[in-house]
Amino acid sequence: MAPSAVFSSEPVTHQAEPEVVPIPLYEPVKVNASINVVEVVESDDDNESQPAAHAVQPPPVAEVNPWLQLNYVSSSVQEPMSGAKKLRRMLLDTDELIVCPGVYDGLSARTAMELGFNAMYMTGAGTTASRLGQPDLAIAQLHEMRENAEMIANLDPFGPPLIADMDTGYGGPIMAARTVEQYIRAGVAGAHLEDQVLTKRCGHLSGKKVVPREEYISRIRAAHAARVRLQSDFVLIARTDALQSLGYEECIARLRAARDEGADVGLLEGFTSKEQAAQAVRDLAPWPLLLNSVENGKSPTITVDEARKMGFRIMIFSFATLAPAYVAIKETLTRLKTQGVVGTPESITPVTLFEVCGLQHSMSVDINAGGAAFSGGV
Ligand SMILES: C[C@](O)(C(=O)O)[C@H](CC(=O)O)C(=O)O
Repeated sequence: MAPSAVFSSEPVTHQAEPEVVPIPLYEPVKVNASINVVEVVESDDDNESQPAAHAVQPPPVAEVNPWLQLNYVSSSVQEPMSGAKKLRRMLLDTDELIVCPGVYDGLSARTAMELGFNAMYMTGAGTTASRLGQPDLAIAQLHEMRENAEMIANLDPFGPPLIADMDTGYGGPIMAARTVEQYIRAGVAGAHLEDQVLTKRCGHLSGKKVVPREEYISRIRAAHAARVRLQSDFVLIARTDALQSLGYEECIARLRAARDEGADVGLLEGFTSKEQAAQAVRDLAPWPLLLNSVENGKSPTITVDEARKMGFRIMIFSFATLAPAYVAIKETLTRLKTQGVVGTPESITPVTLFEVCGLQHSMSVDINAGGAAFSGGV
C-alpha cells in the first residue's frame, strides 16, 4: 500500500510529472531581462521597515552608469587570444615543430618567456617535485596541477600557450572531464591524458601498468566531450604508456582509437629507438604527434632538428628547467656550506630577478594609474 493512503481516505491522485525540457548544449541560454529588486518601504501599521519585492525592467546600461560604455573602438584593440586558440592555430596554419621547454614554476616559465619560446610545457614531474617535494608517482592531484598551470598560463595574457600534464585525468571519465573543464577555465591551451593506472609513475621508470584499451578510450571520450561542451579550442593530446607492457602495435591501436574519439594529437611515451619514433609518425600520419624528450630517461636523445625531420609537430622537454635548477642549487648550496658564500654572479641583482618576473610591468601599472610608489625608483 502506498504510504499516503494510510493517512487519507481520499483516493490518491498522482500529478503528472512536469515535462523536462533539456537546455540545448550549443545554444546560448536566454536570460530573462527583468530582475527582482528588494525595495525597503515604510509600513503604516507598525512603522517597521518591510521589504517588498517588485519585478522591474532594468534601465538601459548607459543610464545606470555611463562609464560602463566602452570608450574605445573595439576593433582597434587587440584582445588576448586564448592559449588554446593560439596553439590550435599553430598546429593548423603552419607545419612548424612547436618546441616547448618544460617549466615547473613562475620563474622557470618567466625565463622561457624572456627567451621568446612561443609555447611552454608544464611538467607534472616538475610540479610534483617543486610544489610537494615528491617523486612523480600520482602524488600531485587535480587541484595542485590546475593551480600551478593556471598561474603559469596567466603570467602574460598575450604570451605563449601552455601545454600541461593531466596525467591519468585523476579518476574515471567524470574526473577526466572535470580536469579538462578546469584546465580550460584556467587558460591552459592543451594537455596530455594517458592510459596508466591511477597509481601511475613517471613514463621513464620501469614497471608501468596501463588500463585496458576500452577504459582508456572512455577517459578520452569524456575529455573530448568536455572540450566540445565548453566550445573550447583546447588541444587534447592522447598519450599511451603501453609500450613497455603491451608493445608497439598496441600503442598504435590505442592512439588510433583515441584519434577516432576526437583527440587532436598523439603521444607515444618512451620510444626505445629513433627508428621507432620515426615509424610512429609515419604510421599515424597525417595525425600530429608530440615527442617527449627526457634526457637520461628510457629513450635515446633526439634533437629538435631530428624530430623536425621525422615530422613531429610538438616537442616537450620535460626536465629542461628542473634538472639544471637542481644542479645549480646543489652546487651553490655546497659552496655556501664549504666556503660560507653563495657566490651569485655580479650581474644577478635582486632587480635583475624581479625584472624577469615583470617588475617593469608592475611599476607601469602603478605609474599609469597616477600612483607615486615608484617616483623614487626601485
Ligand atoms: C612528461 C612527464 O609526464 C612530466 O611530468 O613531465 C614525465 C616526465 C618524466 O618524469 O620523465 C613523463 O614522461 O612521465
